[in-house]
Amino acid sequence: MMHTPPGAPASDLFMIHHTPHSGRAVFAARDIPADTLVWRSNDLTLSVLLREYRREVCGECFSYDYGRDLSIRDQTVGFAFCSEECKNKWRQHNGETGVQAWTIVEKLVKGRSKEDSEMVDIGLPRPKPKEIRAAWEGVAAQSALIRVARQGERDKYTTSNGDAEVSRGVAVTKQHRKALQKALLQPINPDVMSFCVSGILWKYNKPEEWERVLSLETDATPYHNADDLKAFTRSYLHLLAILPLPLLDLVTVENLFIFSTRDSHNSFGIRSLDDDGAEFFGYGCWPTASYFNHSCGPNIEKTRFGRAWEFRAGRDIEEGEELCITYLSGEERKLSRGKRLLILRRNWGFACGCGRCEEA
Ligand SMILES: C[S@@+](CC[C@H](N)C(=O)[O-])C[C@H]1O[C@@H](n2cnc3c(N)ncnc32)[C@H](O)[C@@H]1O
Repeated sequence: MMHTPPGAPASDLFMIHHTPHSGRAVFAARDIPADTLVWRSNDLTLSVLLREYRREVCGECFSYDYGRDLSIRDQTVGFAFCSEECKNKWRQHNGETGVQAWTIVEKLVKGRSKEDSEMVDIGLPRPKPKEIRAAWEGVAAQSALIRVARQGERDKYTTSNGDAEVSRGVAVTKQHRKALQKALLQPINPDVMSFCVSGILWKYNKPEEWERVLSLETDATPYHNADDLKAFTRSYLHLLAILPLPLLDLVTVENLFIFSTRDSHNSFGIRSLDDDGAEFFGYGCWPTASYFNHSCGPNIEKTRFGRAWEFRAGRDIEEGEELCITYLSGEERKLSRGKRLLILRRNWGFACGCGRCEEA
């Protein structure tokens, strides 16, 4: 039996083992009758609610009313809510510093053209580790200058010639301020920026839970294409330039990269509930939900209830059987084996060896 990783789900109904070809997996520890609630994940960490859905989907519980605008809008943070209760819960989750962070980000994003947020994904190649390293190294010098400019805000005074400020022994000059201004002029991808903000705030608000995300399967090439990678390096500089000072130490290349490497093969889509998931609102990472492997003929049905996922036995399951969900959307499940394999390879990076694929 393997040592249970931090954040892995634990229950009398199942155990987690290593498998030869599909990493860790969940296995029934006893017979499980159909419809049994096997697990509930209520541990959302990183998440993105796409900007185009921000007026229609509740920022807290993700409820949606067929495209109608929600009644409670909080313009300063750029989210809408289905009730005062959700609005208050959202503020509680994010904390005072979090609310400040979303307010500053919203102010920056609001003034930009829609064009800035568009990203075309037409199957361009994923950047390799060497290209990823080079991209992050390419912004290292500018980020160091911005950091000094921001440090100057902590404890600044103007020198006698009125040109430089000194903080903690570091001189803040025009060069530092220019680097910061230059970053702010760069195009913004609001969804990538939101993803990074959600990760930074989650780490800030719940440092004790960091291990849960670190323990997830990792993807060394998490960026969809070169534009996606660029959106991340730019967001890094933007966030360094604007986020509240208490968050700055968390705005690091290492943290941003870890968010992407763990999001990549673990996040779940946040979709509409009443129409077979036709609308894609965004995505999020629930660590305890990320231990279920995929099957094209799953024995576990997953359903979202607000911010939580429930996992129920879709049929009678025997002790020792692997508990699998499907990573495919409603329409994708009906596709041929070849097309399913292609989607799973492209989006999840694995060659599916599930029973349904093997039998075909
Ligand atoms: C959400 S994680 C599932 C848990 C994962 N096995 C682990 O060790 O953390 C998704 C990853 O599990 C592996 N996986 C899931 N289902 C699989 C399958 N049917 N065939 C092969 N690999 C699979 C892939 O590496 C995939 O990227």
